[in-house]
Amino acid sequence: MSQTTPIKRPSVFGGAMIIAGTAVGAGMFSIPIVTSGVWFSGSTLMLVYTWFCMFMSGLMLLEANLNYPVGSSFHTMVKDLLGNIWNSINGLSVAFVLYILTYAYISAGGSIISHTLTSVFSINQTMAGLLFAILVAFIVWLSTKAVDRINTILIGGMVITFVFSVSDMFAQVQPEILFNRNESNAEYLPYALAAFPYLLASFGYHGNIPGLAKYYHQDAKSVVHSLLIGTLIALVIYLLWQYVIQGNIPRAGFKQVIAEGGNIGNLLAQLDNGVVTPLVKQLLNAFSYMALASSFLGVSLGLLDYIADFFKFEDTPAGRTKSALVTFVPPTVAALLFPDGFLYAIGFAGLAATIWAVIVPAMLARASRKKFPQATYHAPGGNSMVYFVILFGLINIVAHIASTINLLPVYK
Ligand SMILES: N[C@@H](Cc1ccccc1)C(=O)O
Repeated sequence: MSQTTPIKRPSVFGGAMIIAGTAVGAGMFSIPIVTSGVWFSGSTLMLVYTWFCMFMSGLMLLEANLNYPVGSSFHTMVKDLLGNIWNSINGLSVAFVLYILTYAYISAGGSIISHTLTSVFSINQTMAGLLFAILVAFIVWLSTKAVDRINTILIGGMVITFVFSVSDMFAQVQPEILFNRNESNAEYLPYALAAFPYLLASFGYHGNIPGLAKYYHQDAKSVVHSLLIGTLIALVIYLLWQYVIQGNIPRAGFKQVIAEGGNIGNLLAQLDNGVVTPLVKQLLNAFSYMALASSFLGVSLGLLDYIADFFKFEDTPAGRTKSALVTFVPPTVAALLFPDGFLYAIGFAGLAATIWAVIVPAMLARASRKKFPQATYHAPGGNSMVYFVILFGLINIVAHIASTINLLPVYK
């Protein structure tokens, strides 16, 4: 290549879309439900705190990644910097998150399909989930390119349906509902802690960082900007979502959503009670399908690649069929047996993601500063930030364990 032609780097926007597309998914639908206890104002602060820590942990992962050959995976970095034990813990937590999210997407897909179709003909949630899983499995089995193309279309559709539905609901937000003015002596703070792991799961995207570093030819500045913009897009979407949902559905209404299982269909059903127009309802439905499908495609493709690599299945139609079976059969069977575990699944995804998307990146940054003192890129905040991020991870782990063993109050 001649010296005068600089390498052409893709625009920062493309990378930001990849990050936002992965982050915004099933987790988003759990947010208004799991924060119905702390409600709007408290959850706004919690979302900003979670966004900040998840952005910082992404930068720490990037810092470590830039010291390795282009495209080096988690596996390479963790093994080299933290050793075999951490590498196994990390690998298990990645596989666990991908599997449990695949289950959550099938459960949630079944829930919205049966919710939309009830007026036409009745189909139970389990059957609907099965159909959804088969369709997605087929696309993932076809090729990475097929997933890429369909995802681009889905993200475009998400933007359009979100803008139209939210702008309509925006005007209808009622301050009495949003600030829960009609309930006197309401308690919020005791319910805060339990919601953290769901927010953490909603800001998970970290598996994309090695790919993004490769996409930008290891140019730290472009990756940092696309992480900043991508995670900020997710933050803004979640804040708007909270604003329109918790400003239209009264806090007490969430007791019913939770009693019905807390799945997406139950949440959307609350909006049927005359708060939004039929058109907006359809747009929101369409948005939900697309958000779910795009994350489902991305996550299950990640799982399929992971399985293929782990079992050394080949990239041929027969090999991909084997990988697809190992990828989709266990979560589909789980979704058939337990169709309503959506919320649990997101909570556990948050717990496991704390390991590889929060604690491990912080530890990697610390170890890589010792091993590569001449590195050119450093995540901001020095070692204090490393401990700040680890503390965030520990808070999430404690929150999840305490709520699983019923030590925390539950709003229901
Ligand atoms: N953020 C994704 C879940 C996810 C977590 C961790 C990594 C990748 C994806 C969602 O809300 O659906």
